[in-house]
Amino acid sequence: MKKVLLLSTGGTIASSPTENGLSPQIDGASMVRLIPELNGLCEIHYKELLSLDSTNIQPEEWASIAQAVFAGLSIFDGVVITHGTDTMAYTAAALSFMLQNLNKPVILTGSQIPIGEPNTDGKRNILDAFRAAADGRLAGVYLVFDGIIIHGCHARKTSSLGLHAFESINREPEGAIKDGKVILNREPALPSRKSLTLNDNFNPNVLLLKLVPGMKPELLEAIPQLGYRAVVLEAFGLGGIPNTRRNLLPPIKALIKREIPVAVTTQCIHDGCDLTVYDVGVEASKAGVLSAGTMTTEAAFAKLMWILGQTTDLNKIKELFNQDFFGEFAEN
Ligand SMILES: NC(=O)C[C@H](N)C(=O)O
Repeated sequence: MKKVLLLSTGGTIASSPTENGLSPQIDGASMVRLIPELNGLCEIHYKELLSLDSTNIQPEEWASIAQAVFAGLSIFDGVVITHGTDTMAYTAAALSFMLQNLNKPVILTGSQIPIGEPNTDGKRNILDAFRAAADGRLAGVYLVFDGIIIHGCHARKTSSLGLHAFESINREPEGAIKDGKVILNREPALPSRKSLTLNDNFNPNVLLLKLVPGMKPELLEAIPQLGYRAVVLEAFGLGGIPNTRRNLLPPIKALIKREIPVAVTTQCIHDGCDLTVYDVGVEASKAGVLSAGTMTTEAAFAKLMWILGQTTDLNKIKELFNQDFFGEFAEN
């Protein structure tokens, strides 16, 4: 029987009502006790890592989670991580970069309704997550939520309340859990011949900024003084950046001249960006921005933090940003 580690970090799934609203209170073993269907599915081991609303999960917690997964995978066949949904997509992307050559499944799940409530989605999600972890075919970081399996670099939380909280962006879901069975949509990747490595060096000084019509260029000018070492701009449509009146290109060029890379993603949920189509993209490209292409904003942001933990050389940053490590870009 497969041995799977449950790492609990908090989130709605582990929450109970308090006088201050919902907050995480319930440990992993107590959650599992509420799900009798888990009996006989796999051998479950527990580690209580954090008890946080995922709003409070930051890059330091990503590193703690990655370290616990790394340690767990030397013993167990897979890891299930219960996590708040609000920043789960960021954590999943960050783990994908920190844990390389994964030959085992790392499955994140959570819920929109606390596990103690009668209409909770938490029991189903945990059960499905263990099914995916014990299945034996998946390797890498995935989300399992509302019956779908999503690549760790392609998840986006698209509903703040709905039980179908996540969508797979720019990639078909990896699969689904139907009638208790794990159905995969593609052949699982061949196992890596290299051994698992943990690289949890992160530089948290990356700014993610959503452009709005009329944004002041002075805002970009202030970025270096705040200690940021890279910027992700969530731009318009295919990646357009305003280049008349409040022209954002001069401060962008100044940032790049100071060796602060500027990457561009899109505010649109689907299809990513392409800076070759419109003048407002081509000019941005000429100014030296990096295009995130079909990476999600969450993946591009976590990737840039991780890359900055490896190197400060602008050319190397560019090379690593454009490199597809684990399928974070859409398949052709
Ligand atoms: N559904 C949830 O888990 C939301 C919660 N605020 C969290 O992210 O921890």
